[in-house]
Amino acid sequence: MAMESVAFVAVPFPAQGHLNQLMDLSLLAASRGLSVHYAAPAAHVRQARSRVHGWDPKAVDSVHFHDLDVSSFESPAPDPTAVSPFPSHLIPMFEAFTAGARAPLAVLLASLSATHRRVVVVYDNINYFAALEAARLGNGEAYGLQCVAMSYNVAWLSAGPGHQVLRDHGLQALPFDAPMSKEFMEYMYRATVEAREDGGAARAGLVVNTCRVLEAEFIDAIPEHPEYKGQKLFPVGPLNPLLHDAVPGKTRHECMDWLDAQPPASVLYVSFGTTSSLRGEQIAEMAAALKGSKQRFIWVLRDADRADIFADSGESRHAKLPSEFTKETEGTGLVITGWAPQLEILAHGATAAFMSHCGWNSALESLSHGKPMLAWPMHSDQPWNAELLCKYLRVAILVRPWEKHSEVVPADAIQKVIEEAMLSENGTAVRQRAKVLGDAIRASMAEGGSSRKGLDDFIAYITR
Ligand SMILES: O=c1ccn([C@@H]2O[C@H](COP(=O)(O)OP(=O)(O)O[C@H]3O[C@H](CO)[C@@H](O)[C@H](O)[C@H]3O)[C@@H](O)[C@H]2O)c(=O)[nH]1
Repeated sequence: MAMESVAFVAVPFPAQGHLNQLMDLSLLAASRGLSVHYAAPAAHVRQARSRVHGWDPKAVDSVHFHDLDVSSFESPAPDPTAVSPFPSHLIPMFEAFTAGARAPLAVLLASLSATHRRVVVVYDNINYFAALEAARLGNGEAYGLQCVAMSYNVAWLSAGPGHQVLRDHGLQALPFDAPMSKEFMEYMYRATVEAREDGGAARAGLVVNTCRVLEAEFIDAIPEHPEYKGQKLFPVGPLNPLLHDAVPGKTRHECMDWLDAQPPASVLYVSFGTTSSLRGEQIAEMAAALKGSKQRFIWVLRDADRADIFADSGESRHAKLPSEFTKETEGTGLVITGWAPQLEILAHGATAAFMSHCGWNSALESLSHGKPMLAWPMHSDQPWNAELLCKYLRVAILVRPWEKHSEVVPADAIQKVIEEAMLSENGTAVRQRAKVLGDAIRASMAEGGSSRKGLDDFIAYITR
């Protein structure tokens, strides 16, 4: 058998906001001619494939998919009434994944190692076991993919007095564990024991889904930290595709026809990602705010994903609200209770702004299409992202600080922020800044731009 050059093996963390990033990076690597493999539990391979956005569906055929056989896991519905907004219902699946994925991954890597000159494992930073398995091969090397903002590391590595960059800009970081659940912190602690033990020695470098236009000062602050000394750093983001026109070969969601009929920059897009669920009272206040603001909107009203999204019957607890609310807001707005084509909505000229929980994907997708945000952080890195977006980049307006996560935000407070974003002078300035930033991000992805160079350097290095 002829020896192939380099095998690129993606090992994502099994949650949507992570699966998609390694999928996008895999598709980019495949488009550069690499032999690309994507390995995850069967349900998550299926999930990642079914939700690819912004790519020609045929591109997915260029990747080899591998099901990692992990033991079965519970897939409960999220609990919107839980005290902590963190998606704790996913933790049993995370545990099953970390415990079970390593052995089948080792088998896959051994077979690729025998047929390739080099095996490059690109693993989600949480999955350090993949770096250790790569290190066991004679011809393996591993790179972590950081799926969150680079500034997030700067913020919490230097918790306490705070890093100079934070002080220079008057930015505040919460303690790392505050917006997480205790169970998740314990899980993370266990999942990263080996990384702490070997000081990250099994990792050759870090690929980061960010861009110098957004975070240059923070990217430059990282190499000085002992945890990252001597590591190669490749800022390659945003990994999400940048849309100009309709994606070829893709059936359009009906909301896109509605958007086509709206005036330019007139629609507020509202969505809280795949790991948050609103309490019933909060949904009522949101509906009243949207109606009261008289602004056009698309509201994605769905609960957090289950551990296995295919275990969901598809029956939404929200089905009732839309029928009443839709009548009252007919012509002005749309409620989507299924999966929305977020990237296409954000790229559309009729979309003005994005009310979001500030997941890092949502932030990158919004900004790379020049759209400002209304920040409503729920958990994890989102409070930090809101700080970065509102105070550092000044392309977002805060709806409510994370500290008030246990309170229901009343309709009039939400409506005030919607009106500020859509109608006020400050809103116009924020929109203008987002547009300028969007242009700069897109330039960084084009020939001669910094993120394009980051990707070129990464591909050149792993295929050297
Ligand atoms: O109807 C929908 C809902 C979501 N999305 C997509 O799903 C992704 C959601 O990602 P993100 O905005 O980052 O939110 P989460 O799903 O909450 O992501 C998790 O992962 C991110 C990356 O680590 C973190 O920044 C978040 O805090 C964490 O909650 C994005 O690509 C969206 O475009 C859709 O396309 N349609």
